[in-house]
Amino acid sequence: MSVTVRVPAKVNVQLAVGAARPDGFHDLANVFLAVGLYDEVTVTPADELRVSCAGPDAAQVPLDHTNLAARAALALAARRGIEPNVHVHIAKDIPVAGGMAGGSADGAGALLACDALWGTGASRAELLDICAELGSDVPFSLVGGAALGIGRGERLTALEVGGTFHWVFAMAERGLSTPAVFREFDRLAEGREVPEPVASQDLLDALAKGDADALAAAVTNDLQPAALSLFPELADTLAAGRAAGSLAALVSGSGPTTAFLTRDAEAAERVAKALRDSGTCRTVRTAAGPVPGATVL
Ligand SMILES: C[C@](O)(CO)[C@H](O)COP(=O)(O)OP(=O)(O)OC[C@H]1O[C@@H](n2ccc(N)nc2=O)[C@H](O)[C@@H]1O
Ligand SMILES: Nc1ncnc2c1ncn2[C@@H]1O[C@H](COP(=O)(O)OP(=O)(O)OP(=O)(O)O)[C@@H](O)[C@H]1O
Repeated sequence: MSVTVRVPAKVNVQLAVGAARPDGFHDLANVFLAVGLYDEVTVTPADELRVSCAGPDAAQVPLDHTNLAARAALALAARRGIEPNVHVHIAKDIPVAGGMAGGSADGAGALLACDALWGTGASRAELLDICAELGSDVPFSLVGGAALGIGRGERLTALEVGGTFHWVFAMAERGLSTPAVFREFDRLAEGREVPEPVASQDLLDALAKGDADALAAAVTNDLQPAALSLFPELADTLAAGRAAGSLAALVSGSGPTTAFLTRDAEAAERVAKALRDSGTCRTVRTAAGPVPGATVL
């Protein structure tokens, strides 16, 4: 018997970042949108906890107990006083270290899958608690759709979305480390007052209306200057996507994946082709959102 869970990637349509807190984290106003690029996590009973991974980026995924999927299984088993004896297999389609919450998706997926396999009957609130212990992005991977995350980004309020948004994602030649990008944000912020992070009302209204032009005018990412400082070539990818007619071009989360908002699926294909031809990125994918969060198949 095995259980498979499908979990989407995310793009941050607004990422407002406050000053570093004493615990090293940053308070955020983080507006997440789940998009239709997925990892699938399958758990099967085994003699001991084991992780395997398949997919184009599989070689970059750790297979030891630092893998977020393994940590999720360990966390749930510890709470129930049971052995975490499962084989966790990750069919990985979300880019690794791309700022699209790929590892977080696997953490949320493994948690939901183990809960179903072991019949642990965890409540939604307990699952969200465990997710928040695993990482700031993990609760959103569980719930999907669109949400505003405050605190570290883990305290979520679901948002209404009045339509489907069409995106193009350009994957870069190498990854960026999330802590390194936050450190660079702190370095660039030295000597200036960092305002409290707040969600933009224009952005929330644009999401509620499903209005791509209004959303394009409102998207922001406070980590973008830091990501560009560490990875200056991303400016060329952003410029290529803008020149191809995207409505908005931004770094996704901590990067280095870049995200391009388009008016419809056809425009997304056009922008995707131009980005592929530009030679400024490794691969290009299209995806629409919002989509549901972690789902047992
Ligand atoms: C950049 C985003 O992806 C936007 O959604 C998230 O803020 C990062 O979420 P994540 O990868 O789940 O991050 P975590 O695993 O919780 O934290 C990794 C590291 O990122 C930094 N970090 C993360 C979240 C946050 N609110 N402030 C931070 O400073 C910290 O250095 C932390 O040690
Ligand atoms: N299941 C996993 N899949 C991918 N990476 C993982 C996983 N578990 C742990 N990691 C580690 O986490 C690092 C970041 O990977 P991940 O793909 O989650 O980055 P990300 O998409 O930039 O995350 P985020 O958007 O949440 O900041 C990887 O380099 C890897 O060492």
